[in-house]
Amino acid sequence: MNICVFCSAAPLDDRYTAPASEFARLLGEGGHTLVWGGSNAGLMGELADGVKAAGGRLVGISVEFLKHKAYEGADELVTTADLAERKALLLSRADAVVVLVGGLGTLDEVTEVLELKKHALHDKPVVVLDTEGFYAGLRTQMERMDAEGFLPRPLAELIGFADTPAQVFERLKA
Ligand SMILES: CC(C)=CCNc1ncnc2c1ncn2[C@@H]1O[C@H](COP(=O)(O)O)[C@@H](O)[C@H]1O
Repeated sequence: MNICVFCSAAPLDDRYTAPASEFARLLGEGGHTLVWGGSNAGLMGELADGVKAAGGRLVGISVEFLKHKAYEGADELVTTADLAERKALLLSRADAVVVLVGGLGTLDEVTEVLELKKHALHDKPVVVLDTEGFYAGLRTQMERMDAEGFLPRPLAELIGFADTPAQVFERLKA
C-alpha cells in the first residue's frame, strides 16, 4: 500500500518521536511505501529513516522552495513548483493518508484532503495517530461540526482516529 503521511517538520520530544518511529517500523516491515513531503527535517526525517531501516520504499514529494532540505536516500524524489501542486501529487500517489503529530503544514494538508473527500473527489481512508491526545481539540471541533449539521456526510466516513501505531494499520486493514 502507498501510505501518504503528513507530520511535523520540527524536532520533537521523545513522547512524540517514539510512536512515530514505531509507526515507521510497522510501515516498512509491512512492505508498504511511504509517500511524504520528502524532507529530512524533524519528525519527517525520523519517519523516513525508520521506514528505510525497516525495508520500506520512500517516495518524496518535495517543493521547489524547500528542496535544499530534501531527504537523501529516497527511492524516488519529485519536486513540485508550489505547495498546491505538492498536495495534489501527495494525494494522487497515495492509497491512504495517515496523520501524525504536526503543526500548520500538517493541518493544511489534512484539511485539504478532507475537503476533497467531503466533495467525493476521492474516497481514500484518512487515519490520525492521536499520540498523547495531541488532536483532542481538533477532534472536538470536528465532532461539533458533525453533531450540528456542518458536514454533508458523517465524520466517521471522513476520518478515523487511532491511539496506537498498530491501530492505524488495523483501521487501514493493511
Ligand atoms: C528547516 C526547514 C527549512 C524545514 C523544511 N520544512 C519542510 N520541509 C518539507 N515539508 C514541509 C516543511 N514544512 C512543512 N512541510 C509540509 O507540511 C508538513 C509539516 O509541516 P508542520 O511542521 O506540521 O507545520 C509536512 O507533512 C510537509 O509535507
